[in-house]
Amino acid sequence: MVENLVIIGSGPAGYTAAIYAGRANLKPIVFEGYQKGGVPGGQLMTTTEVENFPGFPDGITGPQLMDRMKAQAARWGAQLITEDVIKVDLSQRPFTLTSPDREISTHSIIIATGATAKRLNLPGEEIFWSNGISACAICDGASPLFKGVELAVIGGGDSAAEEAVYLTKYASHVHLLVRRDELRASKAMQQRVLQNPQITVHWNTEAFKVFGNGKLAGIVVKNNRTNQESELLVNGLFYAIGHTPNTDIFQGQLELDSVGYIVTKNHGVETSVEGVYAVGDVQDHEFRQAVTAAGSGCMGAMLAERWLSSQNLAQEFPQTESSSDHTDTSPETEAADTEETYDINNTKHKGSYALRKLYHESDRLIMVKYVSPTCGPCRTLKLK
Ligand SMILES: Cc1cc2nc3c(=O)[nH]c(=O)nc-3n(C[C@H](O)[C@H](O)[C@H](O)COP(=O)(O)OP(=O)(O)OC[C@H]3O[C@@H](n4cnc5c(N)ncnc54)[C@H](O)[C@@H]3O)c2cc1C
Repeated sequence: MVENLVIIGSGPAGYTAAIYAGRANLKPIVFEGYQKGGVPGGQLMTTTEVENFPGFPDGITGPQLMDRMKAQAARWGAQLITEDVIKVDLSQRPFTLTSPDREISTHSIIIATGATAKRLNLPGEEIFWSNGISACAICDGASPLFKGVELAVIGGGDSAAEEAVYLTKYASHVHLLVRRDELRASKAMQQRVLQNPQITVHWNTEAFKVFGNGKLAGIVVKNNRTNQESELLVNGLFYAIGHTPNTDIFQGQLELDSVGYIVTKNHGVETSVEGVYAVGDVQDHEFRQAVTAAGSGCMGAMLAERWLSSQNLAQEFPQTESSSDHTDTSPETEAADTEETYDINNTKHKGSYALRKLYHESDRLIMVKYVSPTCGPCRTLKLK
């Protein structure tokens, strides 16, 4: 059997594509991923509050948002497979995708494999990751954690310069740590940084260690010209040292740019191979937001549907009443503790809300039964 459409990736781009393709009766298959290029649910599984996704005026946690997208994709008939795609063959039609457990033929593909923010893996970094250290100033800058305190940004390109300027809205002062004696950012961005009295640029400076007691208190930095070490006292650190797009399986099969991002046509989502679309962060090195990823996922699904129809390849799977009823199929919401039902004094708890509360707000010994590969907090706990 040849599938209509396979979607690779389960971040906001992949699930949105699945919702649209499902509603178009294409019965898409979604490889949610397992270990390659992040976790099922994508980058938002590793964060706490998402305050800028439309429709959630009080914010929503990243894992909850992704659980909702997943449930919506399942409701419209997407078939979700929690496996990594390890090989693709785009040289012949239908295309072939291989995962550890299966091989699938498909007429069209949407690639939504995202990108991974580069980290420096400094000693102490794991302790403060998502709790003082972030790779996204636009996402996390407004968090109370970073308001009115001194912050540092590491990087010398356009993103670093932009993030440093952006953070001056919230920070009492921003330190920009630049490894070289010049910025790689555009001249206009450089001027905005250098003329801003709220930003101090530390040239030839590299970070070696972060420290703090429960809360980030500072960074050990070294001047790479003089070898002089010093402590920079900041309560927040932002990495702006680039991302690695998750495109290794597409090398040699699709046009990629020098960094590895998938090249798309006319600022859209069409790739160099007809019937293959790239959506979300895997092709976007500029905006990198959940809402832009979701938007491009929608574009990918609509174009895939148009293309399948124009080629007379689309096989329709009309929705049945039961497949589109309003039941929330998310395992997280079925019996998990919520803000209303959570009681810290209970012995047994269920779900990531309770786990976060117990981990951050109690000194109780916790035993975690970790059964879901999509549980972001469980995974973070495992890594700690
Ligand atoms: C800590 C953090 C906080 C953030 N906070 C915000 C925020 O508050 N607001 C906001 O708008 N944006 C935020 N972002 C950015 C946002 O998460 C991304 O822009 C968005 O997730 C990109 O979506 P995506 O679907 O393109 O890719 P991703 O979310 O990266 O998802 C990629 C998916 O592809 C899968 N995958 C990768 N390789 C394979 C493979 N070979 N086979 C199968 N599957 C594969 C992965 O498992 C994953 O499911 C944050 C990012 C981070 C890191």
